[in-house]
Amino acid sequence: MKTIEHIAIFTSGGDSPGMNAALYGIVKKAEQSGIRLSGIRKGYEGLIDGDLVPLDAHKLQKMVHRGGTLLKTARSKRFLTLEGRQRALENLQKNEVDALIAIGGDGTFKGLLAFSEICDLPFLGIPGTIDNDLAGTDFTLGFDSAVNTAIENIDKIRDTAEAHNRIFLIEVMGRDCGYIAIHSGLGTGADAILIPESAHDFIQLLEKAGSYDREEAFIVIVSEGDELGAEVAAKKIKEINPDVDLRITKLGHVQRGGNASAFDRMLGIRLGAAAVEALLRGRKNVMAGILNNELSLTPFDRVVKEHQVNDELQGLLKIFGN
Ligand SMILES: Nc1ncnc2c1ncn2[C@@H]1O[C@H](COP(=O)(O)OP(=O)(O)OP(=O)(O)O)[C@@H](O)[C@H]1O
Ligand SMILES: O=P(O)(O)OC[C@H]1O[C@](O)(CO)[C@@H](O)[C@@H]1O
Repeated sequence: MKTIEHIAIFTSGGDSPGMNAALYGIVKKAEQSGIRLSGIRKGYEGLIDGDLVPLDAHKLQKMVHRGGTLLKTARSKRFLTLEGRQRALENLQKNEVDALIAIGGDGTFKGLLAFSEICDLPFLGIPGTIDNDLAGTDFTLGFDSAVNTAIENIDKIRDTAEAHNRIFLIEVMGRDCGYIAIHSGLGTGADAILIPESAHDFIQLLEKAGSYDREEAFIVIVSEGDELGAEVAAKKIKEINPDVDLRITKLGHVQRGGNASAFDRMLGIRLGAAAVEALLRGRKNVMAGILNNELSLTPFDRVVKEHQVNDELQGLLKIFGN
């Protein structure tokens, strides 16, 4: 095994609060171990363009709380091509990089799996996405912050909904995963929660909406990946209860911004330090995560395959959400 002297890091896919904390964890651990670090700007785009920059530990210390990512991020069409990945490899060789740390979501790790077919450097992953849609960790970086942002905004919408006796359908992010919807819906006492993982939730919503008496607020949280979606759900509610006053609000990218929660700051620092440590111990092609509050390393191929809302949460949804 080649000694690791130089590690390059990038953030990729959707940004998430806690990515800067993870960069801080990486920088401090590498400093302690005498490792040289480079940041790659704009995810796989920067890897293809050879956009490597030094990482400033002091600057990161001052922005450990901040959302977004100091290194910027991107969704890269070019990295989907073999030609793009070959250019990325040439840049790593030219800059004498010994190992790579990627902070991103399932797409990012699929990218690393494809890259590992032509590049045998050790890769280490850190789960950075608000969606919480990865196996190998109980929580991804940014999920807790995004849920807190969603909850804060749903609470506000409830005030105006109560004042007007309105039905509100509030769409939250999560791509094809219902975690943000479940956590923000249960945490705000929503009347119904629609998630991609459940087919029964809509039937239950219609039963409730049909008997809604228009004397209070009625809050429905709709995960953006739900098979029906907010517009169709709203149309169906109007069909069975035509006189209701109904509005749709899409929370959108506000959920990705803002300071990281205390939980995400600590998660980022722990996973950042753990990623460097794992590389120095010779681990490769695994994602660092936290399972039952213990650090854990899971191979990329497992991480991208499994991401189900677990049975316990599905059970809670039946009791509270619908
Ligand atoms: N099969 C693949 N082969 C090569 N590269 C890939 C593959 N899948 C994804 N990538 C690369 O990984 C990048 C990041 O993936 P994606 O845009 O899906 O975000 P993500 O990592 O899933 O994060 P988020 O969950 O926040 O959206 C893609 O833009 C693409 O460049
Ligand atoms: O910022 P973009 O590219 O529009 O992506 C939005 C998507 O990214 C996420 O915020 C993170 O994966 C999803 O919840 C959402 O579907």
